[in-house]
Amino acid sequence: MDVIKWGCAGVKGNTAAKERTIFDHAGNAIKTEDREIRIVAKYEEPLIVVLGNVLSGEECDELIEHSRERLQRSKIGEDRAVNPIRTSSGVFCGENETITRIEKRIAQVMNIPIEHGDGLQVLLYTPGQEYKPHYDFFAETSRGSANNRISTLLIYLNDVEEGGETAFPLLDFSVFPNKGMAVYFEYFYGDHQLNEFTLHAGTPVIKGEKWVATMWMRRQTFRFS
Ligand SMILES: O=C(O)CCC(=O)C(=O)O
Ligand SMILES: [Fe+2]
Repeated sequence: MDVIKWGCAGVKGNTAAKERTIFDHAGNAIKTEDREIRIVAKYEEPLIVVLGNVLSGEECDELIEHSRERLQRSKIGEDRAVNPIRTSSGVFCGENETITRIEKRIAQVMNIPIEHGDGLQVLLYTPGQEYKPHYDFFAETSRGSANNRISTLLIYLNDVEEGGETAFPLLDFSVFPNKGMAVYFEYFYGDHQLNEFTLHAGTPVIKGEKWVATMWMRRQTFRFS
């Protein structure tokens, strides 16, 4: 089985040194097979990267149209329960030519085989809807932690009129939705405090709709496609 092994130790045996990251792209751009993606901003530890033009406008529109009719109230946790923590609607995308191409690009950006992913999920928030502060990884005591999540890519599919930022409250850092842009973050660190700093929220939308596509990656193969 394919296992991701990053985050085991500090570099060069120095415990104060930065842990290795999964996302090891150097410079200001990522050249994937079919698109050059700009690195717009970076927060170093935990690593949070804002990415420009991950998807074209047409790809964003296509994902929204593909999902609009099939949305269901979002659920959370390993039991997939409806919960007031998360009031958006969502759908896991099936496969078609566009989605396969997008997933291939996402795997290159996240530097992990797509089979480690939960699948591409599209979410819609209308005014008042939100995802309250949470972690994308499962607690050590939960069943889901046997093959825990290690990184997230959140792609904004539209410009939101007002509200809907992705906020990292422990870092006083927020990302504003911009069509085609994305925020990447990872939480596989041996230093648990770094993982805990990735607490994040989708703040309430105030005006307009907010559409996002999320990819969560696991430490080991998760989806067999
Ligand atoms: O909508 C957002 O900005 C955050 C979404 C999120 O945290 C998630 O889907 O795990
Ligand atoms: Fe999240």
